[in-house]
Amino acid sequence: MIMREWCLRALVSIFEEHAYSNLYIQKHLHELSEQDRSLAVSIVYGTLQHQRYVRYQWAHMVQRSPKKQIALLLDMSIYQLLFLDALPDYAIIHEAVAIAARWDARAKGMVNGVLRRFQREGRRALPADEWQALAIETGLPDWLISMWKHQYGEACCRSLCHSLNDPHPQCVRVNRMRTTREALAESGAYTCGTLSADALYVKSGNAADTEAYHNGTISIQSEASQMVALWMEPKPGEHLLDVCSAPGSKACHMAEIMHDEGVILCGDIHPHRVELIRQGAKRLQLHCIEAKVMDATQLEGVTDAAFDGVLCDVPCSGYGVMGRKSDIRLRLSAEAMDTLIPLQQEILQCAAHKVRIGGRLVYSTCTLNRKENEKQAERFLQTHPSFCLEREQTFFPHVHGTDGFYIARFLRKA
Ligand SMILES: C[S@@+](CC[C@H](N)C(=O)[O-])C[C@H]1O[C@@H](n2cnc3c(N)ncnc32)[C@H](O)[C@@H]1O
Repeated sequence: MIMREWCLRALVSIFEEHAYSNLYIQKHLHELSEQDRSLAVSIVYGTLQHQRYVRYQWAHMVQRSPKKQIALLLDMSIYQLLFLDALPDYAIIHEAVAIAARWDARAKGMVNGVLRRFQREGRRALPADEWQALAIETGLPDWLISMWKHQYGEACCRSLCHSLNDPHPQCVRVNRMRTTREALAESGAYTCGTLSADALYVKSGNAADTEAYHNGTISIQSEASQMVALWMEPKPGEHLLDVCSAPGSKACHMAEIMHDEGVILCGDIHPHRVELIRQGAKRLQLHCIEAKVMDATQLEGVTDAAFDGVLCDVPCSGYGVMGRKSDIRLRLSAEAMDTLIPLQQEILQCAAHKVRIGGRLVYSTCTLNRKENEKQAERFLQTHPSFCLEREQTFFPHVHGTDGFYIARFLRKA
C-alpha cells in the first residue's frame, strides 16, 4: 500500500464514515511497512488537528468545491507542505497529483494547480478579526471560542485555544504498590510529573510497549485525570463506589492508593466497557475492584449511605482532551453538549444517596465548560443541603500543562 494513499483512505473513513481515528489506525496500520508507520500517523493526526487551517489555505483558490475525497487530499498535502519536512515540496505535489489521477482523474489538473499556486504564494494571511483568525489558526469552531470567551474571559480563551494544540509527552502513573516514581525516574526512561504525585512523563517511545506496562508497574493516564483519585483521598479498608468507571483508570488508581485493601464497587452502563475495568484490574493484580454493569441513574441493588467515597466521573463533552483526542473536534456540537447536562446532574444526584454521613462525593469531567462543571456543582448544592463543597478546581492546559479537567469534592455533613 502506498503510504500517502493509505493516509487519504484513513482520512476519508474518519471524516466521511465517522470512524474513530485511533481505532482505524490500530486496525489498518499493519498494511504499511514499519518504516512508513510513524510518518503516516503524523500525517493523519496532523491533518485532523489542523484541518480548518489547511482548508483555509486553499478554499479561495477553487471556484467549485471539489469532491470530499479530493478536498481531503488537498488538506493532507497542504498540511505536509506547511508542517512536515519528510519530503521535498515537489515530491508531495507529485504524489498528490498521482493519487488524484487514481481517485478522480478529472480533478488531477485542479490538484496540481492548487498545490503549485500554494507553493508560489505561501501561507494565506489570517482574517483581520482576531477571533476569526484564532478559530482558523487553532482549528476550533467559532461557537466554542465564543463560549470560552464568555465563560473564562478573553485572555484565558486566547491562551487556552493556542495551548490545545501543544504537544505533550505521554504521561503514565506509577503503581505505588510496586515501586516509587523516583525509582522509575532514576531508570532514565521518565521524568517526574509536576502536578500529580504519581505522574511520570515518558521520554521516548510508547509506554504501552514496555515491560513496565505489561507487568503492572505503570499505567497510561493523563496527569489531570490522576488528580481525581488523589482528591478522593482513599484509605486502606474503605468502601468506595465508582459509578461511571470504565475503562477503570481512576478506580485502579484509587485501589493502588488503598494498597488493594477494602472494596471498590465499579459500575458502567456498557457491558463491553465493564470488561475493560476487569482487564485493567487483572493487569495490575488488584483484587479489591468489583466491576458490574450498572446504570448510574438507577444504581439498583446498591445500598444507600454505605460508601466512604463515591466517584462520579461523568460522560462529558471532552473539550479538555481535544489535544490528544483529535476526533472530538469532528464531533463537536453545542446541541450534543446540552443533552449531556441533565444526564450528568441525574448521575450526581443518584450517586449522592450512596454516600455515608461524613463521606466524600467527587464529581469530575474532562471538559472545559462551566455548564458541565461549576454550574452542575452549584445546582447540586442547591438541592442537597446535607452536602457542602470542600474544593473545586479547573485544570487548564495553558496553566497546568495538562488536559483540561474539572474536579469538585463534596462532603456529606448530615
Ligand atoms: C469519562 S468516562 C469514565 C472514565 C473512567 N472513570 C476512568 O477513569 O477510566 C464515562 C463513562 O460513563 C459511562 N456511562 C455513560 N452513561 C452511563 C450511565 N447512565 N451509567 C453508568 N455509566 C455510564 C460511559 O460508558 C463511560 O465509560
